[in-house]
Amino acid sequence: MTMLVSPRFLDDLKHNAAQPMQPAIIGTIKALLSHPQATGLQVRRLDLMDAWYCRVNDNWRMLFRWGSNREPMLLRVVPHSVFDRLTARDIGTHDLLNWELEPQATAPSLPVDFQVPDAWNHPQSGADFPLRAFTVHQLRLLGAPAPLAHALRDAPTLDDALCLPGLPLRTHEWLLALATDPSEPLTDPFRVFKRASLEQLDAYTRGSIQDLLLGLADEQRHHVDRIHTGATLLKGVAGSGKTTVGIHRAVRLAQAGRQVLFITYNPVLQRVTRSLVQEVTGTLPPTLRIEDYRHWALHMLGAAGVQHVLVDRDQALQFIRQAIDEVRTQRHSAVLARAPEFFYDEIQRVIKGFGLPDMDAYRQAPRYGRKQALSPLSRAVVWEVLSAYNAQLQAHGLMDWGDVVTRMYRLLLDHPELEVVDDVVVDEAQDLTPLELRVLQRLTRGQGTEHKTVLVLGDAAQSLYSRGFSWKQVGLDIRGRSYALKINYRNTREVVRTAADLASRNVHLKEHGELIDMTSVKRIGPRPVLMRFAESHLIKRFVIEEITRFREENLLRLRDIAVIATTEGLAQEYAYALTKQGIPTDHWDPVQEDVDVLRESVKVMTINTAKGLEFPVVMLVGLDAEHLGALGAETEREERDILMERERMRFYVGMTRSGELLYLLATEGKATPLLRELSGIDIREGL
Ligand SMILES: Nc1ncnc2c1ncn2[C@@H]1O[C@H](COP(=O)(O)OP(=O)(O)OP(=O)(O)O)[C@@H](O)[C@H]1O
Repeated sequence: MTMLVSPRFLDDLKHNAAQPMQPAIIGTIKALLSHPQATGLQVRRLDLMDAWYCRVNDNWRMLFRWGSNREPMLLRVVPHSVFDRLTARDIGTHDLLNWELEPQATAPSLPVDFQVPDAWNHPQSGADFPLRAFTVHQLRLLGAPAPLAHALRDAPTLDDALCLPGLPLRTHEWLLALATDPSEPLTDPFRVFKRASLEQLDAYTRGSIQDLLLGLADEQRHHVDRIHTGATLLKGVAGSGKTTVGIHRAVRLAQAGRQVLFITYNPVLQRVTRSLVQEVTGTLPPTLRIEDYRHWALHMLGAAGVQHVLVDRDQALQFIRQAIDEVRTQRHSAVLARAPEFFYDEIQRVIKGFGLPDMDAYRQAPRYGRKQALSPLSRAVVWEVLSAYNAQLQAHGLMDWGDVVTRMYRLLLDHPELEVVDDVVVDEAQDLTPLELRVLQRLTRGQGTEHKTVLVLGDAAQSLYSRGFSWKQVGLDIRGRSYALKINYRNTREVVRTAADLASRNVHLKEHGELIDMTSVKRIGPRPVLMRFAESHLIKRFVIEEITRFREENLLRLRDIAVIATTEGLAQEYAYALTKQGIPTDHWDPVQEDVDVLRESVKVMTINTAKGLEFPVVMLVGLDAEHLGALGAETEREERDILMERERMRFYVGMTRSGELLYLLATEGKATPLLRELSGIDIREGL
């Protein structure tokens, strides 16, 4: 890898740095490149010289400036005594040179058998054996290769430990951070131990906690352990641990022998939830079922002998077009000029979604927004379109999803024995319709249902499918059992700030009392990076090059990286392009059955599919107005605002999937207007 360095830096390396210093210097440079916020580096600004410096080891410091791509341009590397006397003249920045980081330093070979140097057997004064308190197991958890774990414990000083050949960069950073600031929780992009404190890590290695996921906060644990009857709503900002709470609760109840049903929104989430449960328990408890809603519902209908052939979305839209034309021959109404997608949403999410039996109920149905978005007259026209559409379905012997759920609800009223469960946990509930939720609530109603529970998990700020969503409208019977989790554990402080600012622009969400203030756990990371490129194919090139860089430099595993696109077509294009470059890639579509989170591959999917998931590195692509923030021909101000709010939520969901690094990649001149609403981002030049 090529770095920009001053001639004085090379002199320092050649003349001053004794040979054993080289690995420490190289290690520090690599840490600056990959993780400049690492506590152990102690990066500080030197205002007088408009430069920065960091710790190399107990005796040496390195002086540098940040380049335009946040890469360090190296100026000097010197002992403290020299550093303290440096003046601007000693920097020598005039002509920076290209310097090749030694290949052998980039990929150090692992020592097969490390021989303890003689000097270690006769340590000088000042030896404090800083890592002796660690067990070999802990050091292995921190990534120390097996041949080095014992040597690390025996190292008389921190510098001796950090100079060991073959110590992975990440381990180097962690040891440095632990030695210089033991109170700082470690951040693990590989998710080996999440964000564990040293005590948790210690307890884990002693086997006194089963899994580090069990480091739940008190308020989360409360919802895992609570015994109650009926439904509880647990709202929470993105990354606040809703799914985590749901999983722990489900496992706990199932292990106590109760019949538990965990409902996810789609098959991808079903698969991921299943592997998270396995992470927690080893094997799935026999009384715990994890199902995606659609699969579960259709299976139940089938088991009850109800014949059904489902209409697909395209065909439903075609029927709606015909229905609109039909109504147009008898009526003039502005509402008929609206897109078929509007009627589709209105029928699926409002009329059938709420289970409204007749036009009167539809007329009185509360609407999202500030005022009556649809006049009673317009609603009468929508109802006529609905009737014509239903007639089409019937003529073709088809049902739509709303009909399926209505049938299920009625079926359960008459035959509660069809599905016997003690506890239901439903995740991402903001995207279910009120009737879908009522079906689940039904499972814990009726005779003999004391002590049956439903835990509803969701976040109105992440509702991707309805034209606005509020819990009040859903009409869940929760009798005051509604709680909110406000702390985001997933994202860095920087991503939380940008995302929270964006969400706060959703005025309707605020007015419905659904905007929960998001706080971060103050985990520091780089600011989200926004890059604009002249052409969209250059974004693809950048994504490929960046992933290749991560791979070559062994900075991340491939499975830590997700490319998240605004459309399914784009996701397919990216999956194809990455695969063509020989990068192992998995394309997940929303109904994907073959989902292996642990497979060593880059994951490519749309924002909608990524809902509920997380990856250390997220590259958001397709941030063009055409794909995000495009509203079609909607003219009514309020309708436009509500639709824009939905687009903003989609963007918010995409951003909050990233654990460490977030790239926002757009094309110059075509970018979505939502980019202008972002704060706290780094803007970099694309290619
Ligand atoms: N108390 C905690 N301490 C540390 N990490 C936590 C804690 N609770 C949850 N996490 C971690 O935070 C991340 C987000 O958790 P989870 O996916 O359960 O959140 P969520 O609220 O369901 O998110 P979203 O709504 O965005 O899908 C996960 O990596 C989880 O392991």
